[in-house]
Amino acid sequence: MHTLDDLHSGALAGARHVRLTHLGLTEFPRQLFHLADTLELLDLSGNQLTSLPNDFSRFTQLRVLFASNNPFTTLPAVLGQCPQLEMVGFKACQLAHIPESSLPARLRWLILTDNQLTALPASLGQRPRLQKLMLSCNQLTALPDLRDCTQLELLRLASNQFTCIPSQLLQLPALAWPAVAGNPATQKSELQALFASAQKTISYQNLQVHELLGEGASGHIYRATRRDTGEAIALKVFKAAFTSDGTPQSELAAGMAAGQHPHLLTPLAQVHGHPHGQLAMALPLLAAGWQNLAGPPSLSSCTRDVYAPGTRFTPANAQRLLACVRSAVEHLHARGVLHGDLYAHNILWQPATGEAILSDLGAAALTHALPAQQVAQLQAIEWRAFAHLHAEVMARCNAERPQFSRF
Ligand SMILES: Nc1ncnc2c1ncn2[C@@H]1O[C@H](COP(=O)(O)OP(=O)(O)OP(=O)(O)O)[C@@H](O)[C@H]1O
Repeated sequence: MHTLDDLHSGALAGARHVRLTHLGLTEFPRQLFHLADTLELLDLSGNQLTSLPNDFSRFTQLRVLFASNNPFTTLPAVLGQCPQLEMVGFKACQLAHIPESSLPARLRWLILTDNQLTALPASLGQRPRLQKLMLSCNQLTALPDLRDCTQLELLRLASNQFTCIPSQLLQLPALAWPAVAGNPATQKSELQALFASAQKTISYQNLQVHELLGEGASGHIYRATRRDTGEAIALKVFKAAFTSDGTPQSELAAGMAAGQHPHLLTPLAQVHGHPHGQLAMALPLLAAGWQNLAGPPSLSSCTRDVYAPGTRFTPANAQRLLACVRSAVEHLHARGVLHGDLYAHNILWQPATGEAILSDLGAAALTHALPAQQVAQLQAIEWRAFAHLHAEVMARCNAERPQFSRF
């Protein structure tokens, strides 16, 4: 994080990364143009900006621009002229319009989550480098023609107004991580799943809440004990009404529909009566020793997880790990659930044995109401994500490769 004093004093001369966030800026600070030849990443999130200067494309080296939580209503057209810009993040603005000319030619990663978009420009389909497209929590009913986006691997459409799954989504050759919950196409199934699980609901008053176990993007997780049964559980209290993957309601519905499985971390019950009205759920309490298989993607890896340097698997552990995850995915699909975020960073494992648990149904969708052929196509897309996981694990496997019937 930098301050305006850093900028005015010249302390940022030659800087490649600048973060001027939450400073109440109502106008773009033109002193930044002193960095026009060096700046590669600019974060202006959390200000009061509604526009960018018309000569913004003077930032000839700019690759990454974050401008989330600013009251922009139109994506600045000048972004389309930025020669190196490949990542554009305007989450939680008030965007209602994306001009045809606003999308940079090298666009690889676009975040438009939580805006007021009802349509997208045709030019989005003419960005062949596009790999990651985050559109959850808008008012979209259709996509432009994305046939030429052959690199598109991650697509978030949760909580929009799609009455069916866009058929072109199912044809995207590289798509591996789709999120489609919270749309009219899936919402009825979600309500049914929540209704069916209502009798399992636990009252917050029935819980003794202990220490915070951890915090993720979507919630705080506490250790808790059920007063009636003495059962030790984990309590997840959701932070916000939605995340870039979808809503807590969709996550809960998918989790309840999935039920319990030895290689899945799914809710035991919804918890009602949180004192601040937050949505909450009870999860099985994990014993110590479970580790995340990898970290989430970085700015440069974009759609691929980042493994700790030196991560290695014995052939036996690799085989066990992949078998656990495969059985979890098979179980989800049999229950009409698409995970949507099948990534190593959502897998917990025991390095000593290879035992693994798939977690985080934040992007999961219920497929019950979709046509059978589409369900099969969506599941095939999910197996593409499994193939990436398989390749990542095999690339870090010490010796002889285990044999699998699938992949
Ligand atoms: N069931 C559980 N039992 C014990 N500890 C847990 C459990 N679930 C989560 N934790 C702890 O809380 C931390 C945060 O959990 P997690 O990353 O799943 O958060 P989240 O908000 O649910 O996920 P995300 O960031 O993907 O939205 C974990 O690293 C772990 O330490």
